[in-house]
Amino acid sequence: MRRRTAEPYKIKSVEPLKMLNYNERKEALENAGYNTFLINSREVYIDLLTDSGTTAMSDQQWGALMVGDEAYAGSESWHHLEKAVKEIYGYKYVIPTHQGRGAENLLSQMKIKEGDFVPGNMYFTTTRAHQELNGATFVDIIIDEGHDSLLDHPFKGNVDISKLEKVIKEAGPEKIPYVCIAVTVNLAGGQPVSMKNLRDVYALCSRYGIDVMYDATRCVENAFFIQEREEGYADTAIKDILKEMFSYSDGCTMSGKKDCLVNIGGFLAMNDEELYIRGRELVVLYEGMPSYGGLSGRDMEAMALGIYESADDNYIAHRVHQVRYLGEQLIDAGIPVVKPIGGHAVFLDAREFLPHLKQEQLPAQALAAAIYLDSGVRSMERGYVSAGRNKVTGENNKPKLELVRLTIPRRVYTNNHMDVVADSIIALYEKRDQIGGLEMTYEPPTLRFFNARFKPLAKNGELMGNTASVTTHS
Ligand SMILES: Cc1ncc(COP(=O)(O)O)c(C=O)c1O
Ligand SMILES: N[C@@H](Cc1ccc(O)cc1)C(=O)O
Repeated sequence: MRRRTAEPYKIKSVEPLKMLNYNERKEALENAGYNTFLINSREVYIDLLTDSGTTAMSDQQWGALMVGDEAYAGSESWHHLEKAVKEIYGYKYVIPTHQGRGAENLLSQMKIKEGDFVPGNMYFTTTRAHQELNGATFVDIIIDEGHDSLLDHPFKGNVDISKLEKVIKEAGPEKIPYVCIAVTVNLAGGQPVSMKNLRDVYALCSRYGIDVMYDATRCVENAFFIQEREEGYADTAIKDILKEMFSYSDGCTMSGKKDCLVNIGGFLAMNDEELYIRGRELVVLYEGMPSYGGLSGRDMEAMALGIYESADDNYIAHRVHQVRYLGEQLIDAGIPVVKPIGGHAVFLDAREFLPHLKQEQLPAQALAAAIYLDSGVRSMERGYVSAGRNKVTGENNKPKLELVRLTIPRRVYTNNHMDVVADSIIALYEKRDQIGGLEMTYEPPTLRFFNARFKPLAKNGELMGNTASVTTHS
């Protein structure tokens, strides 16, 4: 018999959850223009919108807030953070930022020139937006399998080395300021990159004198998959895997709100002293002194500890297993999800879930809205709406993947919560033909998914055909 494992922590403080009834949820959804980003937190029962900044901190981290050094310059807490980054990730230089996109802004401004190309293993919204803002074109170099939601592959985030070499040859290495490698790949479903692939990318880029910069946001989850799936790493500690992963890069941007286990924070790190000196100049303009970068001393103190805590083998095994616990229940019920289950979220394939809707009828947006209506569980659209428009033609991008993301915050929910989520989605799947499409009524010019508003396409203005059959805690 397989022995079960439990959360590697016990609960010291609790936050009561609110539960609205069906009519209250319907009203909240209408007020939010059918966009789950616009629903108030007090109207949400289980919040799976994002794993970003939603982590539960440990008692050690809460304790550390009290010793945060709030000095404007030379804060002791900054030295703790710098030490943690150097020790766990191995870079020589660190610049703190208020969150990941602060680091993306600095990196893009420093390295990109108008007309450049930035190859990456699938785009991420904020990362690509900063690259484009500085005049670059993003080029997708992920393996084809990364775009196939149903295909099982252990490292779906891998770079297709021949695609990368082709871009380098066609554009010329001088037009490529750096290659951006996300570990793991958020929009592909939290899919990892293998150590071998990281090594190969670095070797190829070194031959052409091109820097490799990681988007290290979920690097510990990536390390876990290497330990679990890649030959030769089963007995290697997560800490050692991380060190090796980072040795195949020249620097990284980090959103500390994920794998650094904090509610706010980020950094830019690198090995090149010249880039560091320029970064230190630029950070003053956008974030603050290089010894706080938009963070309070207590934020940096908590992030330093979070970096150590996250590199613990038991912590990360439980984290990924909890995501899988939810995903496997859905798979067993025949629900179409991205496979294999990734590190931070379960992604529903909205096109397969709602085959009666065309992509222009926004199946993922509609499904996210329907899930909220059914159970108060908040998820996020990752498809047509998120992909935005082509910056040259103005046409809507039509991503292959039309997904709803159920993102699991770190150390926040128990597996009972996962059961409630699974029940809601299984119930919805049984009456999926009643879920209608949506149309956009307000489209913001940048990163439209955050603030867009929608309305049901059905003449009666309802999202679900037969609302009487709603099942959960109405
Ligand atoms: C893969 C990835 N990169 C970058 C970012 C940007 O980080 P932040 O939200 O901290 O600005 C995020 C989340 O937003 C992310 O998931
Ligand atoms: N990075 C966070 C927050 C975020 C969400 C969507 C975005 O497009 C940008 C940022 C996440 O993936 O959840």
